[in-house]
Amino acid sequence: MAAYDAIIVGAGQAGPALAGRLTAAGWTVALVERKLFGGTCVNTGCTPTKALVASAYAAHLNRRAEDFGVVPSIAVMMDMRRVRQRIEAIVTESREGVQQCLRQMERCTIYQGAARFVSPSQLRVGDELLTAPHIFLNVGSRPAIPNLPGIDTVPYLTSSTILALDSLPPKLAVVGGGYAGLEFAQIYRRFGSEVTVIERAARLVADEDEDVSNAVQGILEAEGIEVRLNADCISLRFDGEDVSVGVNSIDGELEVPASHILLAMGRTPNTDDLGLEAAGIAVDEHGYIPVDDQLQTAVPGIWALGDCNGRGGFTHTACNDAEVVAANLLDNDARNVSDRIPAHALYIDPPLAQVGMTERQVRQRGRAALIGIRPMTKVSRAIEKSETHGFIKLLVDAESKEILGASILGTGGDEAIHCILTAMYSGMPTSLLQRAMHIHPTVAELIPTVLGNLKPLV
Ligand SMILES: Cc1cc2nc3c(=O)[nH]c(=O)nc-3n(C[C@H](O)[C@H](O)[C@H](O)COP(=O)(O)OP(=O)(O)OC[C@H]3O[C@@H](n4cnc5c(N)ncnc54)[C@H](O)[C@@H]3O)c2cc1C
Ligand SMILES: NC(=O)c1ccc[n+]([C@@H]2O[C@H](COP(=O)([O-])OP(=O)(O)OC[C@H]3O[C@@H](n4cnc5c(N)ncnc54)[C@H](O)[C@@H]3O)[C@@H](O)[C@H]2O)c1
Repeated sequence: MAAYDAIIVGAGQAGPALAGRLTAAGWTVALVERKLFGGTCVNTGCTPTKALVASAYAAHLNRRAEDFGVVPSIAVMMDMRRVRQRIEAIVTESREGVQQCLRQMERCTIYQGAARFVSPSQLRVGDELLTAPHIFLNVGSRPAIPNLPGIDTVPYLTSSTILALDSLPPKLAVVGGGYAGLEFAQIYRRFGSEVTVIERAARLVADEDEDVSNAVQGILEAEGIEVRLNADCISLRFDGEDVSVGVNSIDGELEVPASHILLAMGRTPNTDDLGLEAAGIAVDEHGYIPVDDQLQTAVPGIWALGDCNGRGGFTHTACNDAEVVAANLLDNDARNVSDRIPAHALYIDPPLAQVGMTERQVRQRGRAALIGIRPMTKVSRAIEKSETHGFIKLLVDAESKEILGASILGTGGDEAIHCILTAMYSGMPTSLLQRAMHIHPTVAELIPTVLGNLKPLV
């Protein structure tokens, strides 16, 4: 049996960073990865999808060339093999970077294989038995595949398998109007596919505010994407040639025909084949591993980080998990997960960035608040770029004047929102943020202007 100070299961977004901190502090670490270094983000998540978003943007801008006084010599055509080669090159470089960094890490031993608990302090990887007093689970998640009628006979794509396509689906049905569904819907529409989004909720990205969902829908529909809301996918059908999605909608049951179906219906944590019962860990009803505010499970000596703990679902939350664990174990710094301010971005174009509370959450809180909204049609940077969809929305506590939350749907919104996030972390009064001189012309320069025009939230 091989003994270490720590075992880390999963080389996704939290595991490698934590291995770096632990080994630098003198710990011996066994890092176990069963598939690809870098996990979802690098191989099938953020990196390839944002590279695809860039290809889709290039196609979109080319089609709009005349808006900018550029006369295109030929109509836009996609070379899907070249698109795929580009994302593969970017992904490979990133994955190899993670792998090289881990292999060169002193005191870190890498095991390639699937880890499974045999006791609370022991894991089996192939023929090897590993033991450590500290075990960190960073096993991530995979696309959720619901047990729908037809699922076993109909060819369907997931956010992972769609990346292997090197031809264009003529007609793509996307089931799920969440993050993955909407990013792929716009990417493939811009590549030239006909796209229908099927969403069971009454609006797209339903956790966002209603005005945000409506604006997102408007942007996608303006590009020719068909959006079906209140539409529950209840079955899939394949007759040997055509595929279709069976939908239960407010108009009754109907079929949405397609050449390809993408299922983007959420994620399932990779906790079912870890042998958690041998460690004495019970998962919640969705398969997530319950953790406390410092990411310890109910079993002493075992932590869970990243997607598998149900406390995040993003790369930045997984990376932050690693920081929280390292701070508590190594730095005598009692950091908590609940200290962080929620933040995320949806990478449609223009992007949607959200930090802190939404307007709906501020209303639910019941304390007096102020709101400021500015459409991107009144942001000079957006006008100059002819990209004026969306708006900036800020929410401020009426009494303390602390910023409660913000949404920016618009060009550059994913970057500009960080002024607000930094101000929130530093507890900066809005009066100081208003006095800070911002650079012209940027989206961020309008943040002081919005703060100067706040109205009571009624
Ligand atoms: C299409 C898509 C786009 C996304 N875009 C973004 C984005 O733009 N921004 C963002 O912040 N987030 C994005 N995400 C989410 C982000 O990718 C994940 O939140 C992040 O990768 C989670 O990291 P993790 O370390 O928890 O898990 P993962 O990255 O999934 O890593 C887990 C690792 O554990 C390994 N593993 C699992 N079980 C075992 C076992 N038993 N033994 C050994 N190894 C095991 C897996 O092989 C994997 O390598 C996206 C996700 C998807 C699907
Ligand atoms: N930009 C980003 O950061 C980014 C991008 C993609 C994915 N992700 C991560 O990956 C996760 C998974 O993304 P996702 O889009 O698969 O999940 P999601 O939870 O964001 O969205 C799933 C959607 O599918 C809908 N749905 C579920 N069952 C349905 C049915 N039977 N019929 C119709 N609609 C149905 C849900 O109502 C929901 O709107 C995200 O939650 C996020 O954590 C992040």
